[in-house]
Amino acid sequence: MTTELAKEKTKAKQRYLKRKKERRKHRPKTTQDDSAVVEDTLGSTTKKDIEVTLDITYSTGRSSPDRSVDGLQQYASGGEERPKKRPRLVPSQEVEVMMDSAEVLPAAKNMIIASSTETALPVALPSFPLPAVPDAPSKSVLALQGLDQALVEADIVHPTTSVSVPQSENDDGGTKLCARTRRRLNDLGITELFAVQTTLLPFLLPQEAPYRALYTPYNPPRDACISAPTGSGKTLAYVLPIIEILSQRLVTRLRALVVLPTRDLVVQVRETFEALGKGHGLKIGTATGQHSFAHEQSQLVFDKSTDLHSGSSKVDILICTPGRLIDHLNGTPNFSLQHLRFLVIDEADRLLAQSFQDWLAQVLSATRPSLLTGCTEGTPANSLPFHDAISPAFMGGLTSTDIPTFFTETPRSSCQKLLFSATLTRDPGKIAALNLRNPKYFIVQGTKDGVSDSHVLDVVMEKFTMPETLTEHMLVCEASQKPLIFFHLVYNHQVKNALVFTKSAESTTRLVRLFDFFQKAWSTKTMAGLSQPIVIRAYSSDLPANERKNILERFKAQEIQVLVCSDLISRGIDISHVNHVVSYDVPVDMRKYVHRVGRTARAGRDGDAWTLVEEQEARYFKSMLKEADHLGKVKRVRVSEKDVELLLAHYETALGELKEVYTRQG
Ligand SMILES: Nc1ncnc2c1ncn2[C@@H]1O[C@H](COP(=O)(O)OP(=O)(O)OP(=O)(O)O)[C@@H](O)[C@H]1O
Repeated sequence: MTTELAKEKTKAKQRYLKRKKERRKHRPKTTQDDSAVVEDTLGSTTKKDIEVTLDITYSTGRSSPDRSVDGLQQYASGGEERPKKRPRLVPSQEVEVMMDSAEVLPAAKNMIIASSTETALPVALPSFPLPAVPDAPSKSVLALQGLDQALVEADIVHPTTSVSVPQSENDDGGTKLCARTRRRLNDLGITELFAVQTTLLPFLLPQEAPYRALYTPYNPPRDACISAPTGSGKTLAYVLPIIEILSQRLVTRLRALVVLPTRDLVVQVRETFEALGKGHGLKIGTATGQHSFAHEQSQLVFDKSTDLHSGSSKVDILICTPGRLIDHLNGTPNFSLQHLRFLVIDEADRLLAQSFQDWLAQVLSATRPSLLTGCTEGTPANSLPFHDAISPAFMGGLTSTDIPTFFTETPRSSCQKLLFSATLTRDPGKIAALNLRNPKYFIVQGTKDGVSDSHVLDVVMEKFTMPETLTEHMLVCEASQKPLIFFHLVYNHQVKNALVFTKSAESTTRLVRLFDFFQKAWSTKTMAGLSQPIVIRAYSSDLPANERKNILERFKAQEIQVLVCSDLISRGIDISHVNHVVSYDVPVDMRKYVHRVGRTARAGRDGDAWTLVEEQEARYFKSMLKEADHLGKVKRVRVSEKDVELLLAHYETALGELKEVYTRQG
């Protein structure tokens, strides 16, 4: 049995060797690119042949050089470093593992035919066009995305725009002002209107009568937001139209409300109203908290004892701070905003940032008819005293047939909201709180030469315009040298009639003291070049209101030459003789910088702004200016040791004295 088995094995082996020999005889010469040869030889293909053939097929089509015959030969010959990782089995090897020659041949043949057909196809597939990359939108298009349409459609007015104020009775010269107002302007030495006034007057004073009316409940006027540089005449731009429209009134009612952030500004705006409104018979009131509440109440309303639905007012125009306004809204009987024709919010960005008692929401709701207290449904009209005096817009809340409501259309408040600032916010979120009615934007600013869409960008990026007559400087120095540099400005650069801004009331007081000691030290030694000592005073929140008022008046009268203050008066204050503004401490942001430097170079006059920058602040300050596209406008002034040589000895004496005072105070 075993012998037979052994014989069988031997025979099989011989058969195998014979077949192998024959195969070798017929083996095709392997070429790398001819798939036809591959097909011809299939009749006698063995698994090894399949391996070679598949390798050839893949190498012509898809495989990496490593997998091709060439690649393998290269590794073998040491021509190329063998890969560290064992290469994955190539298809031919997989076939070899799986197949026994007799059974796999047809399947292998199919695969090879498929592979060879693939290689016969054009090597490159038809190429599809790549998705086209659209042109990048311009900066201005990007900046405008998501913006309020009213802001995009803003009227951009060049700062040099102006119109003269004619004296003739019949020709208003496009100013829309009556002859009396024009005469008054001329009396005050105003012969032409500035850009913001030229633009705003025709908007607020249209020729058509209905739009000049005191009540326009069925066609209420559009609101307006105005951004114009410091000192460009924004106050007059709202004072003039208010006087023009209100001067036609027969009965005194509170028809114009001007809200300002500080008492000093209230006083200043009142003076402008009084100067322009002379002869029109309009009554002007203020509410700032400077006087007692009872006194203010007596100045504002006639009658506090009877509840009058129409309110009662002794003034046509009220100028106030937001805090005191809310006090009167909540605590003064018959103080009503129902007749308001104008609501002016000056220094709007500052006031909008102020959330004191949610003052804005309270004021706005007091101007809306829904607030007619006591006029609930079913209230008999004849029980309402003086109901004929109720504002037309507010009569909608009454159901009585005695009161004519001639249209079914809901009457709306005739109050026109006007927002002003040199740094008006472009933030739609903040503006939305005002619930503006179809607002119109006016922006006074120059455009950069050759950049047609620069104004759009500047508006959106809040790049504020400075007065063209302003010259700006910065002096970088060590913190300990700042007082000395300041004295150098005063004595060597004639920085007088100057407002000096510090970061706090404490720093204000210290600088004034040091300056006084310095002058004393100097006068006791040599008074070279100093005929009269310079009068310097501090103006800060530490002082009582009366003293502050007194100091400001003395500064206006030029009895004080240098006024050192905190940012308390950095906004709005208009003092024509201020030739210099010194930022003794760097302003914290661009808005503050704009308002500080804007205290000079007003109404077309020249002015200089100086910023003392401590070395460690220089980077921040410059990047702030750069972001506002303003760095190029601020010249760097260098101060050498020689420049301050004469001042040094007195400065050191003054420092010693100041130190002594503070040590004594403990
Ligand atoms: N048309 C004009 N002609 C001459 N002077 C004018 C004219 N209009 C305004 N002024 C004067 O210009 C100065 C600055 O005006 P105003 O205080 O209204 O500026 P502003 O734009 O409100 O500045 P700020 O943003 O700093 O409050 C005032 O002294 C004012 O009397």
